Amino acid sequence: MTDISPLDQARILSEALPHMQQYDEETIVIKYGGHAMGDEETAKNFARDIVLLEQTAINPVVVHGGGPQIATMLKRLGIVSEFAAGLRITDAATIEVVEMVLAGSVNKQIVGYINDAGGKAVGLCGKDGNMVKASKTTRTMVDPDSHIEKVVDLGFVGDPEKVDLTLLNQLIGYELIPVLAPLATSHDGQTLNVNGDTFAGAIAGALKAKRLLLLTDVPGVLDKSKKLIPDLSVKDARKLIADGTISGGMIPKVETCIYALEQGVEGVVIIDGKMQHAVLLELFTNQGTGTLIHK
Ligand SMILES: Nc1ncnc2c1ncn2[C@@H]1O[C@H](COP(=O)(O)OP(=O)(O)O)[C@@H](O)[C@H]1O
Ligand SMILES: CC(=O)N[C@@H](CCC(=O)OP(=O)(O)O)C(=O)O
Repeated sequence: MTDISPLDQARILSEALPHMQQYDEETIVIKYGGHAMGDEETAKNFARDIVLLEQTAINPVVVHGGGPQIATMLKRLGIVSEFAAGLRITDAATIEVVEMVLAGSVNKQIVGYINDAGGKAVGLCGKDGNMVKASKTTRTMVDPDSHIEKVVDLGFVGDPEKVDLTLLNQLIGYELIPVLAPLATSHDGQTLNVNGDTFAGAIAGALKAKRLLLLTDVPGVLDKSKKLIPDLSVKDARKLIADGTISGGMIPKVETCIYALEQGVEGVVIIDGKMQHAVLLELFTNQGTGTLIHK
């Protein structure tokens, strides 16, 4: 900011006013992907952005991932893990590590940065207050060799089924910033690993959030020639999943956007979280940066 004149600084703030008014008292869910966490400076800027939202009478709810951080810990422990349709196949040993990393180190680091920036963040996961109940996930996949469809059992992986907002609404009411790790409880009390995007969609849908921002490490949804698609209809998104243009971790992200729109979330975007102040750029300027998914 130092090379900007005080008058320009005032103009920038003034131009943000209509955007701030648009989101006044609204809830915005921000999914902070493991790949978006990047270096310390970016993470601290992300935390400042979240505190700024809270300060301008917006209710931010942060849902985080941590896929790369889980991978590092699993590797250190010599546990091999595989993915199907962008989801980690999670056995009994893996779920212990997933919970330790997501609800432990990753969650508390984000809480720490937000609190250092002057916010009051509270770190929880979907198990707290019975917030998210999930059922075990299976996915139907086509075997690449035989081309026959088969059902893949993903182990301790869940799809959210029911969100209880009691605890979240209490926190939001007290101007606390919820920071949520994507873990849920099954109906028989088991801990389930939920994809961070899917979890964020369930929370945004239940809260009827005004916006859902998915922060990742790519500029948005890319086409076959790796060019950014600035806006994408649900119909075209489904086609891109079917023809393989959208693959891996981008599948749950786009599916989440579709689900959130169906649940009444007004705007859903996938943006590059490694860009400094990605959240402020997206919400408080006219410069949309990533992929906007719409009906
Ligand atoms: N069409 C696509 N456009 C952009 N990214 C894609 C696409 N298809 C697959 N991907 C992959 O999806 C990744 C983002 O998902 P993921 O790794 O789960 O991120 P995060 O940790 O942020 O949730 C990208 O880094 C990219 O490798
Ligand atoms: C079931 C499943 O795949 N869970 C994810 C949870 C973390 C996550 O989603 O992290 P990102 O947002 O950084 O990708 C996993 O185990 O990696």
